[in-house]
Amino acid sequence: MSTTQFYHCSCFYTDNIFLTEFKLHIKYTSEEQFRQTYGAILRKRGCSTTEHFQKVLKQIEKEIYRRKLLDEEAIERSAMIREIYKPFHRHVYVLQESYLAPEFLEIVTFSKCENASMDRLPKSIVQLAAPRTYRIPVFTEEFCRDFIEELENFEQSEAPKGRPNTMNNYGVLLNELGFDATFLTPLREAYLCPVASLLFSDCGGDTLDSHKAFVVKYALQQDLDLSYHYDNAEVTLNVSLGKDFTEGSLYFGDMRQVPISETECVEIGHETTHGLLHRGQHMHGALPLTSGQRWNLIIWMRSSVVRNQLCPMCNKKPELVEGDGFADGFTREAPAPSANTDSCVVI
Ligand SMILES: O=C(O)CCC(=O)C(=O)O
Ligand SMILES: [Fe+2]
Repeated sequence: MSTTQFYHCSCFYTDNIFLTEFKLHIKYTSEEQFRQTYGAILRKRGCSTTEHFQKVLKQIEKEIYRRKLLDEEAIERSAMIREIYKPFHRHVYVLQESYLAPEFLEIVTFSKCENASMDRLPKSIVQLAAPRTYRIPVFTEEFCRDFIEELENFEQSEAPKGRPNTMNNYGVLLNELGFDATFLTPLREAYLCPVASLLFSDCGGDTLDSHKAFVVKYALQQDLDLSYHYDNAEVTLNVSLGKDFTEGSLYFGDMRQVPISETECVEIGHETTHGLLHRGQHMHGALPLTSGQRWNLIIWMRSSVVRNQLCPMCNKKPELVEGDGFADGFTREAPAPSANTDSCVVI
């Protein structure tokens, strides 16, 4: 396990709070600020009574409270899972090369070549209709099947479950289940980093040093779709694991800095065992599923070098708050050496 201390940005406790009812991401620093900034839009979207507004305020306070307790509760859940949960497929927790599609291994080998260039990408890296989005083969079918079976077994167990975010109610946080050290970190370091270095070197792809990984699940009577958003990541891998389903495609717009009014979206379908690679701050969402179940592995990969300069969630220099594990991928930069220290004096 890495010994680097990773941090959150303090904006985690104020910004990007999602109000499902209004499909709106908001910032909350005080009731007055909230009322001033969002009063009109909430009224327009149907929040017309004082009671309704008070209910929304309560929801926000609850979400902020949840975020403040998140790391502590995650530690407790992980310990509980270790104690009571009996895995069904123990082998899926430890990455083996045999889980990876042979074409993926070829892509990795190609990406590591000194003269690898974007002009002559292997055919198995498919450039999609949205700018700088790629589809690549990642896993074997057997691995995807066993991985889903393992997650279903977990879902049916008594073990406590942490959900990936406020937009997704049925996903699984993989670090709590124990996938980080033996599966996800080796996958990122040995296989995904070379590919991301080649495809996304200008946006942190060549300095990825942490991740947050989870599985999202969509089904009728559960979550069907996902609102338009960007990820708290520099580079994202989204692998379709199965099962059978119809619709539920992703759609991609523009980078987060571009206003929605100037954006045209492009639809991109899933191909089981394949992954989509995209810039984390490329806006996207998921269309409603119409039948079956869709399970996707999402790996938000982070570059501390990039995000230490600017937090993508608040667009400011991050204000660091200690966190557990990889937290949100920020690190404390070493202070610049002082010119006056003896050791620096060269005579
Ligand atoms: O539904 C999907 O496959 C996309 C999920 C996603 O974009 C996310 O969780 O950040
Ligand atoms: Fe996303």
